[in-house]
Amino acid sequence: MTKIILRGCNGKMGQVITELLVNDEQAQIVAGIDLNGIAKNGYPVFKSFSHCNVDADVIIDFSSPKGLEDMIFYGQNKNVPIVLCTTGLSEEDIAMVSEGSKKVGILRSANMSLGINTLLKLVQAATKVLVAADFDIEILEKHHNQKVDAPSGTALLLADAINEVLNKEYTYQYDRSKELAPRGKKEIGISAVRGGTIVGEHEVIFAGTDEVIEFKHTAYSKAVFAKGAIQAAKFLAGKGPGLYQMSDVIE
Ligand SMILES: NC(=O)C1=CN([C@@H]2O[C@H](COP(=O)(O)OP(=O)(O)OC[C@H]3O[C@@H](n4cnc5c(N)ncnc54)[C@H](OP(=O)(O)O)[C@@H]3O)[C@@H](O)[C@H]2O)C=CC1
Ligand SMILES: O=C(O)C1=N[C@H](C(=O)O)C[C@H](O)C1
Repeated sequence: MTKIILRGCNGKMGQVITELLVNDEQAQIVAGIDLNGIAKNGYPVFKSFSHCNVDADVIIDFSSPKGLEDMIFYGQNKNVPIVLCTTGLSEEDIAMVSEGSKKVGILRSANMSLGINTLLKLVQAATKVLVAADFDIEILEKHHNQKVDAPSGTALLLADAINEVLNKEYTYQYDRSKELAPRGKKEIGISAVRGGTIVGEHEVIFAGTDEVIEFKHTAYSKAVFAKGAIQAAKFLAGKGPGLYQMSDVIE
């Protein structure tokens, strides 16, 4: 049985994971971490890792970049690897994750769904062909009105996957208003829409002369992310230090 600490357990994703694990015979939540510290799902909830005294195999984090350092510190000290699903990380946070993974296993992914992780490979293959034919690349993402970060972590993940194929020569253009409106040659445009209860939509648009190819992923429920996170937690439990990705879990 994989024993999980769920950080952000009282949030939207935390609740979906909690529900999915009720009937899971291979994994269970042994504790939650959440700012309000309210226990409502039959497992203890602590306000921070400094109060958490349970025996666990893995941490799943869907919360906020705040307190990231404490979580990594806990993981290193207790030898508990971390599935890091939280987005909106700064460059400093990402460097901290990279450094931290030298002492504890960390799997970071801005999107745990099978669909997006398949899309990453598809857009890389398309980029190789289409950029050589002078196509421009734009990414459009849409999310619910509660989302605190923009652009989405997934939009950045897609842009980074594309840029990897382009030897990291492209820059990201987040705002086309005013003087930034004209398009540069080696750039990936990234735009965000926020409204209602949109779970998550990502479009990668390759626009050439007289033809356009669009790749689109739509999440219809948060369960697609929760299932991927649970799969990743089962994979990561017992693994040693290192920086892991969803592609290590989903071949
Ligand atoms: N990788 C992926 O596939 C996905 C990633 N995400 C990301 O996961 C994160 C959470 O999303 P979501 O569940 O929708 O957000 P919510 O705001 O609904 O939930 C976040 C929860 O974490 C708590 N929290 C905030 N800060 C801390 C902290 N420092 N320590 C402990 N708990 C904290 C919040 O408490 P309070 O409400 O009191 O602030 C809240 O209960 C976001 O970054 C989102 O982008 C979301 C979906 C999929
Ligand atoms: O906050 C969300 O809801 C989501 N966040 C992730 C992101 O920033 O890419 C993944 C998903 O699209 C839902």
